[in-house]
Amino acid sequence: MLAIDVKDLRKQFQVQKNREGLGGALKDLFKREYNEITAVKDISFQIPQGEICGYIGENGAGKSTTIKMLTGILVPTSGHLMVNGFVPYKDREKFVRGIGVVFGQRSQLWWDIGVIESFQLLRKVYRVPETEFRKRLDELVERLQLGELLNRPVRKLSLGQRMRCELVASLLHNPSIVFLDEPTIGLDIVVKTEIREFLKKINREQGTTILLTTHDLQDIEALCSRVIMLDDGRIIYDGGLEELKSRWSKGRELQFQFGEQPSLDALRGLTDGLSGVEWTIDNELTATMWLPHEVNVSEALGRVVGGTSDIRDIKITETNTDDIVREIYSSGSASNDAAAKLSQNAAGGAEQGGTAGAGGGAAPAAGGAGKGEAGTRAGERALVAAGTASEKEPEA
Ligand SMILES: Nc1ncnc2c1ncn2[C@@H]1O[C@H](COP(=O)(O)OP(=O)(O)OP(=O)(O)O)[C@@H](O)[C@H]1O
Repeated sequence: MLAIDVKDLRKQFQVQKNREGLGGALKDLFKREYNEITAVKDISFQIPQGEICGYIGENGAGKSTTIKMLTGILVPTSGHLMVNGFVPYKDREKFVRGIGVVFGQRSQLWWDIGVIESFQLLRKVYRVPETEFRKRLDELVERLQLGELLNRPVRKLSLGQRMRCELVASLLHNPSIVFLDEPTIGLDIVVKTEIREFLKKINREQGTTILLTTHDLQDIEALCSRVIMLDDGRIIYDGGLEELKSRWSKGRELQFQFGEQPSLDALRGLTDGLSGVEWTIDNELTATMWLPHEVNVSEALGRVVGGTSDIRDIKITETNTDDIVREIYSSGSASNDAAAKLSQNAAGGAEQGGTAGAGGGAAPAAGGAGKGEAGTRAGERALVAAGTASEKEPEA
């Protein structure tokens, strides 16, 4: 079964226009004018159970809006959406029992009470039987080394400690899908690594599906085999991380360490005729060859090895994901060549991403319908936990 099945999903927000001056304010009193912002523009993707998928994009690309629709906090303007076999904003009560959510920048824990008391409250919200809760809590506490933190109020925890508690809170009811929105934001590398290892483990051992939104591409490298990349509300890439790297990195670097000082001319001579290959001397004994993807590595390597007598070491470096993604965004993907290249990938990625589902089954909902209180930290927590579908009031 598909964990997540999204088809032509769209979300528009109406944003109030404020007219200038007193006259404008008076006019606003009688007749409001609105601008429409389309945060998510008819996106489609499917995530099979047990996958860890990275959901990335620049600020304002539409990631959080998607996650909020997937978790039932926001009602889509149109499109179909099935998560865990439910339409998130409809079958709230049953739906929330199967999902876990961590919004890295917001807490789902109550600030002033002990961590354990927050967990107890969540146990009641999710209706987890006490014995099951104890067993699960002990296991999670041990894995994330929360022991002595359990009785402290959340406000006294460090960010790293709080984030470990947030993860436990999202997993207490043993959800089969976890949505993580920036789970490692602001954490030091030790805690980041711990959290990544923990996520890998629950995915491996329990088959938990994870959708991960992050600006930290190291998270993606460490965890995700698949990446969905958004730009201005549209999916511009959906496929494997390796494929993204190999298609998008322009080339790779081979660094050679020689036994004696190399000459730039001699090195250039060795790769003569291999178009695009460039050499730089790094220091007395090392030189780096930059080679575009079109040039066969073994041919270039063969020429250097065959033409020099004393190679001590060779290092191959791929362009890393950070560089690639930065380049995709800075090239203005929606407006040039890059977009075409990426949409080709997207087609390939969709095939790879899993079997086509039976479709969402959710009737398109009117974007403006069902507005209610949300937006506050507690509001969002309550929405996710308690299963009250609601919609964020557009911001003025
Ligand atoms: N409640 C809202 N009312 C009006 N506009 C909104 C609302 N929520 C989001 N938007 C707009 O929708 C667009 C997408 O926002 P979203 O928060 O989904 O982006 P994001 O990719 O999560 O960005 P970030 O990485 O900064 O969190 C932005 O232009 C944002 O201003």
